[in-house]
Amino acid sequence: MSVTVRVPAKVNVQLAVGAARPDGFHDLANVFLAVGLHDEVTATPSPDGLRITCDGPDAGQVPLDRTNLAARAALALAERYGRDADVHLHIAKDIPVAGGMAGGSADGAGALLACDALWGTGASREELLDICAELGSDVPFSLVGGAALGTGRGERLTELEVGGTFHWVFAMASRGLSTPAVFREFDRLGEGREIPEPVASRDLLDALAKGDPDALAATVSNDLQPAALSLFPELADTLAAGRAAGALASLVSGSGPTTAFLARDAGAADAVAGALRSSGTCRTVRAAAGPVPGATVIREEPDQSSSTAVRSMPTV
Ligand SMILES: C[C@](O)(CO)[C@H](O)COP(=O)(O)OP(=O)(O)OC[C@H]1O[C@@H](n2ccc(N)nc2=O)[C@H](O)[C@@H]1O
Ligand SMILES: Nc1ncnc2c1ncn2[C@@H]1O[C@H](COP(=O)(O)OP(=O)(O)OP(=O)(O)O)[C@@H](O)[C@H]1O
Repeated sequence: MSVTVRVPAKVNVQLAVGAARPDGFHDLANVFLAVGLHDEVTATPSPDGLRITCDGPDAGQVPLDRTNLAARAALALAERYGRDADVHLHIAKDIPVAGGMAGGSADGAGALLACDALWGTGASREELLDICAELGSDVPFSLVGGAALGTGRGERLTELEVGGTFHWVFAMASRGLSTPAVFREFDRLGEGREIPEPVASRDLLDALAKGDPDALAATVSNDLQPAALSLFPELADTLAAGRAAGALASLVSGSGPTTAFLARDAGAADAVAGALRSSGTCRTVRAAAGPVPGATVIREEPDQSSSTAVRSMPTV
């Protein structure tokens, strides 16, 4: 028996960041949108115990030990159900690593859903979401997908209405950025200043609900962008290239360094992607639309014969 789960990347259309909390985390108003760039996690029984493998363009940067979020997810679920994590997890990686698109979080959520199906634990949605929140701030959203407002450190989700499909182009950078380092730089840049409570923008939520790309473009924001640009100043050239190519909005995705460009439709996204590719300001360029569903079982193969079943997380 093996189970394969498909999990999307995310872009933060609003990332409002509060002051550092005593536990080192920051309260957020984090508006997530799941987009059609995916990793796939396949869980297969492994008599030799927990094993992680990975393929894809960035596979070399993915840890294959117990620090991998997929491994941590399997171990957390096994511990909760008093069993061994005797599973081989294979990650087919298409989401850029350390790109601010929740790639590791996607693998954590994917592994959790795959092991849950493989082991037949019968865990409730709330139990799975609890484990996700322990694994990382972005992991609950990877499970749920669609669009959601994350509060607290981003793990407390409220599902959002989205009235259409938004077309994005993502420019991957030549190196990664560490999420904790970007939050630390946010703190450094804000030293001596009053940091307001993070609040979701009403206009932005309305733009999402209407499915209106122009209105969304006017309201997207990322409080981590100055910190990401401070650590990676060349990203300003990529943002400028996207704007010059006609993107409705250009912003750093989450903690970066991936940059995200909103286009009016799929044709406009192709044009922005082409211009970014020839700009020489980034490593790779991908177009992807959202919202898309969160972690979804796309294949269950009993023994060697294959049968297909589809199961997604119920929405929040
Ligand atoms: C930047 C975002 O990707 C936006 O969605 C997330 O806030 C980061 O989510 P994540 O990668 O799942 O982050 P976690 O694994 O929970 O935390 C990694 C580190 O990021 C910082 N961190 C993360 C989330 C948060 N609300 N405040 C923080 O200060 C902390 O230094 C933390 O130790
Ligand atoms: N399954 C995984 N895939 C990728 N990186 C992982 C994984 N598990 C652990 N990591 C570690 O996490 C670090 C961050 O990688 P990741 O791709 O999750 O970054 P990110 O997309 O910027 O995260 P986020 O957007 O949630 O802040 C990597 O440098 C790597 O060491």
